[in-house]
Amino acid sequence: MAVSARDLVKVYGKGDAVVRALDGVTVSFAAGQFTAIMGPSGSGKSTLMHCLAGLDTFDSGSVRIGQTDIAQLSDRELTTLRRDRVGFVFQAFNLLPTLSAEQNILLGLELAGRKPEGSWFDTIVASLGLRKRLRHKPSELSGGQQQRVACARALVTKPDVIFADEPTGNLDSRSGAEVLDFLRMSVRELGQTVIMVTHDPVAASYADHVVLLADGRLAGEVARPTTDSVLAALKTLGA
Ligand SMILES: Nc1ncnc2c1ncn2[C@@H]1O[C@H](COP(=O)(O)OP(=O)(O)OP(=O)(O)O)[C@@H](O)[C@H]1O
Repeated sequence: MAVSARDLVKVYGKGDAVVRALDGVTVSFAAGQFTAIMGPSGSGKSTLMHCLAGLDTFDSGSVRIGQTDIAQLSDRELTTLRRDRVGFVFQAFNLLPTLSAEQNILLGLELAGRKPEGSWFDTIVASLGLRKRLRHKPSELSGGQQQRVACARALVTKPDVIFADEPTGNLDSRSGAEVLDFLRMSVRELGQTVIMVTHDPVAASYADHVVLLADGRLAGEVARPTTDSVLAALKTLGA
């Protein structure tokens, strides 16, 4: 398993205002698979992803990335794990505005004192169609190009897992399809593992597997999803 959670509980607030954002979630994400996390608004999707990625703490239960139980790590070890073994793609791209596309892609590796392996950088840049854009700043790139730079940045470290939070939320459907095609290709052809939160049944149909949440609990799964099968599953949750 690339990532797994066991009896995961995350509570926000106190007293009357208490919200069990995750109410005992046990789920695992196979290596070399593209999984989408879906569910109604407020069902706990973002909370689950943040806990799985070591971006947020949880109240009880456990999370493993590979063999590593992340609750056992110090803050410093967790920072290193996120930097070296996890890739992130966010809805808002989150590129550094003063750096070129190439510098943005390589920043994480440089911070770790590493260089990309062999032809890996070239492979990623070529498959994302970014070769002619490497010297451009984010403000000189379209939204779709910026998100492709963010995908390259996530992939260049060859992480154990890439977490994508609504990666197509700010893109038109054509740019969104390019990003989803790339994420799927990175899984099928480059052997990566991708976990994506999305509201969009079309985006979810690119995944190998869909995990459904409702009220902070696992509420179903859809294997080999299509847009229609995802819509039907969401309907049963009242989404
Ligand atoms: N910082 C916080 N403080 C208090 N409650 C929170 C906080 N973050 C999330 N929640 C609550 O936890 C629950 C789960 O939120 P979460 O953002 O994980 O849901 P989601 O499925 O990602 O929703 P959406 O699809 O709307 O983004 C919600 O009831 C939300 O109001």
